[in-house]
Amino acid sequence: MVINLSEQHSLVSNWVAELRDTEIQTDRMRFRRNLERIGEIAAYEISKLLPWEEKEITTPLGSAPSKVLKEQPVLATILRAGLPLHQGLLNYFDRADNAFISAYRKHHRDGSFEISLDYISCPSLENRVVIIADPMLATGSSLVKTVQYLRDEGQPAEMHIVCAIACTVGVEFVHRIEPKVKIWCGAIDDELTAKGYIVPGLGDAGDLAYGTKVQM
Ligand SMILES: O=P(O)(O)OC[C@H]1O[C@H](OP(=O)(O)OP(=O)(O)O)[C@H](O)[C@@H]1O
Ligand SMILES: O=c1cc[nH]c(=O)[nH]1
Ligand SMILES: [Mg+2]
Repeated sequence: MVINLSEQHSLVSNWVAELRDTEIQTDRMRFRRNLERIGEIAAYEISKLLPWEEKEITTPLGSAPSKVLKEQPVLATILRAGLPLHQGLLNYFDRADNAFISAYRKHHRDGSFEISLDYISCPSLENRVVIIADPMLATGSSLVKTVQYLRDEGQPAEMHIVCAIACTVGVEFVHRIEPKVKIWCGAIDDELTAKGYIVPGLGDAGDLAYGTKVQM
């Protein structure tokens, strides 16, 4: 299942437009903050589907029957571009447990790349709701590898992926391997370049948020 958060016009489509805009991209702080805001809206939308319970809350004047989240999710992020989206999710799921995964595209001289995964910090995921943040779902290789890696930490009750821009081929690849995962995105684009960049996309999310890096 894919949920496109800008299918209807809302502030999310404005923020996605700003993320894509080469002029606005020169403002790195705005780029990160727009990703964070999309993370906040995704958290709010996902929260509507999460298990909740009735609780009597004592107010200064009485008792209020309330609906509260049964358990906070585990927020997992793929370094480094996932960090601003992760922060947005954490702003709303403010007592969440957190997982960090280092996955990056290791480029070869011929233009091909493989996903290098070399660090994970993670609580037990057994029976937990897990929300993975990564702004770009391009070929889907990073996410598939991450999900498979996370499964070694226990069988989650459900898994969600939050991204700013998803590419149709990547979505199909993730769903072929992980059919039950729900993907929440700010936009869906149809094209991928030979080097695996989304078109029109927005460019390299990690570089735009944090600066260019030396290729390893
Ligand atoms: O769907 P895929 O084809 O796997 O590509 C998407 C991945 O590429 C980007 O990370 P990148 O490797 O550029 O690392 P970075 O966050 O350090 O920039 C992005 O943040 C995803 O993790
Ligand atoms: O378009 C893309 C694809 C992968 N990673 C990015 O940052 N952008
Ligand atoms: Mg990058």
